[in-house]
This record gives sequence, C-alpha cells and structure tokens, in this order.
Amino acid sequence: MLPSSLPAPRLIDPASVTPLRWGIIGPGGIAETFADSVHKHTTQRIVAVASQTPGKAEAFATPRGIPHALTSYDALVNHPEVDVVYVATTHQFHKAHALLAIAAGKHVLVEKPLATNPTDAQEIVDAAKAAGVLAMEAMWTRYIPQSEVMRQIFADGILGDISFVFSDFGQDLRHVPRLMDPAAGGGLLDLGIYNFAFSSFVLGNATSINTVGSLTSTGVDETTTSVLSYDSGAQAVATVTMAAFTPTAASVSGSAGRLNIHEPFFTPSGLTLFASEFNPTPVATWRDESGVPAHEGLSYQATALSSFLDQGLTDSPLRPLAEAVSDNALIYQARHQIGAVLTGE
Ligand SMILES: NC(=O)C1=CN([C@@H]2O[C@H](COP(=O)(O)OP(=O)(O)OC[C@H]3O[C@@H](n4cnc5c(N)ncnc54)[C@H](OP(=O)(O)O)[C@@H]3O)[C@@H](O)[C@H]2O)C=CC1
Ligand SMILES: O=C1CO[C@H](CO)[C@@H](O)[C@@H]1O
Repeated sequence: MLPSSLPAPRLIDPASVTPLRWGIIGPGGIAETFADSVHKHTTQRIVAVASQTPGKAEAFATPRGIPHALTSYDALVNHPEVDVVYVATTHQFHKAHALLAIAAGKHVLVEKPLATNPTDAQEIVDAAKAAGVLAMEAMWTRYIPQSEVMRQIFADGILGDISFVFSDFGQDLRHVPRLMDPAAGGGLLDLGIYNFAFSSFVLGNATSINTVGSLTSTGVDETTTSVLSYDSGAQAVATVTMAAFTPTAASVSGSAGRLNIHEPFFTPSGLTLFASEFNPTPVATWRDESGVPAHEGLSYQATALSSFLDQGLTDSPLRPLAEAVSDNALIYQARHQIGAVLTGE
C-alpha cells in the first residue's frame, strides 16, 4: 500500500552548527552564487577570497563585506582566520588547490567533480585522510530537502525493489569556454556528474557501464547515453548533453511504485509518487516550499559540512569520498568509451 503523503524532510537548523570561517579560491561564477546563498541562508561566513586575476578578489569581496581580499591562494590557505577552504576554480585545478588547502591543515569543500580523473580524486582523499582534515565534494544536490525526503522513502522501502533509475541533464553550453576546453571540458564531468551521483545515491556503485555518444569540435564529450548495471540486476540510464536543453528530469522505479523528481532534478524542486502499474494519477506529491530556491540550495552543503565537523567526521556520510571517486571512475570509463580523452590522458 503506497502512502498518500510523503515524509517531511528532517533538516539541520543552520543556527545549530558551528559558524565556520570560509575562504574561497577562484571567485568566478559559482563562487558568487555560493557566497551569496551561504550569507543569506546560513550562519557560515566567508572571511577571505583569493584570485590570481588582478582586481578580482577585491571586486568580489568589497560588495559582500568580506574582510580579506588576497592575490595568492597560498596566502588564503595559510590565513589564520580561515577554517575551511572552498575550491571554486575550474575542474582541472581542483586537485592542486584541494591539496594546497589540505597541506595547510585546512578542511576543504571541492567543487564538483572532485577531479578530472579517479587517480587524482583518490590523491585528494588520501591526502585529506593523512592530514586528518575533512574533504568533501560539493555535490550540493545531496544536501537539499528533496534528497532528505528520498532517503526516508528508500529507507522505508516505499518503492519496493528498485530496478530502474533514469536521469537526464542537458543544456546548450557550447558557448562556455571551460566546457569546450580539451583540458577539462565535456558534458559528463560538468553535468553528467549529477546523473552519476543520482544513480549511486539510489543504487550504490555500478559494476559496469556502456556509453555511446558524440564529441564537440574540440574533442570533448557533447552528447552521451550511458547504461549503468548493478549487481542487483538493476540498471540506470543517464542522458547528458551540452548541446540542447532537455527535460533535466529523473525518476526511480521499483516493484511497488515510481518516484518522479521534478525538473530540474538537481536543484530544490519536488517529488511525485506513482503506482507501479500504468496510472497517470499521482499517489502523493511533495513540493519544496522551504524558500531556498534553485542554486540558493548551494547553501545547504555549507551547513552540512559544519555539522559533520561538529560530529567529529572527516568524510560526508551523505556523499562519501569513496563514492565521489567511484562515480569519477565511471565517468572516466564513459568518456574513454567514446574517445573523449582530455589533454594529457
Ligand atoms: N554547483 C553548481 O551548480 C555549479 C558548479 N560549478 C563548478 O564550479 C567550478 C567553477 O566553475 P565556474 O564558476 O563556472 O568557473 P569560472 O570560469 O567562473 O572560473 C572560476 C575560477 O577559476 C579560475 N580559472 C578559470 N579559468 C582558468 C584558467 N584558464 N587558468 C587558471 N585559472 C582559471 C579563476 O580563478 P582566479 O579568479 O583565481 O583567476 C576563476 O575565477 C567548476 O568546477 C564547475 O563544475 C559551476 C557552475 C555551477
Ligand atoms: O553544476 C553545474 C550546474 O549547471 C550549470 C549550468 O547551468 C553547469 O555548467 C554547472 O557546472
């Protein structure tokens, strides 16, 4: 019997965790959204920002009242007022900048993907472990309310035996230089990481992957369809493109019911439960009415990180590093299956 309502998310009160002092490396597009949403929705505070581009740190810090605008990443990671570093540079620099923060003894939140390949991602994990600091991939979707609702739905077995997961992420991003760049570009590392993280959220680690796809004029992956297989017999299909705007939908199907994650599935949205037999009438719907819309949801991961440190943890229980590495390895395989080989690989 399916429930007629979905559980309410159990959220952390932002005021209940230690207000950490954050430093940002690489104040570009996502750093702006992160800083503004963190200041709006949490008790965490950005106290320093460092940019290698002249004038950029100052321009970022001044309107936000951030006290320290620095011109060197070294100075930021070694700044005595910084507790945790947010690495917001483009993918190919994540490893070097995460290691810099870890070597300075700082906790680190690394933008997704953790690195451009699983070997580099594992190096970050090993360094953080050796230094006894927390490292966390900024897979922010894991920390938004609907993911908390989903965790309860899965724990209660509401969907029965889950056999199929579908996720789709597509936007025309071919005008964005970093995504066309053979050093770190492509749809899979930038967008597909959300699909792969969604599949592992539901089904765990895939045992095999088969990908078909096409490349951009610069040789990075443009459009891909991946089929992931699991020991249980379940499958996940991930469609990813940086050439067109697609539904950006996701669903989880089991023997007892199907859960649709409202579009776009990777931001705060909503959930609808259907019966397992064909019937378009929803059984139950939950909508995110928390007042933290779209990318403002980046703020949840900052509160979560602080709560993990308060609990003495050095790995996110909601997006463990081992999972970030195994998803990275699947993306590596997917890319190489279609010949999307980055510079130096
Ligand atoms: N969670 C989300 O929804 C999103 C996440 N992201 C992630 O955030 C990361 C950054 O993306 P985004 O903010 O769009 O990136 P930007 O293009 O805005 O660049 C961010 C920073 O990276 C450094 N940088 C960029 N290009 C170069 C280069 N060629 N050489 C040296 N340094 C460079 C710069 O640092 P400096 O200022 O020091 O020069 C820049 O300020 C990506 O890894 C991406 O996956 C991006 C968008 C959304
Ligand atoms: O994480 C992300 C979410 O969506 C963006 C586009 O809107 C991506 O480019 C980005 O890296």
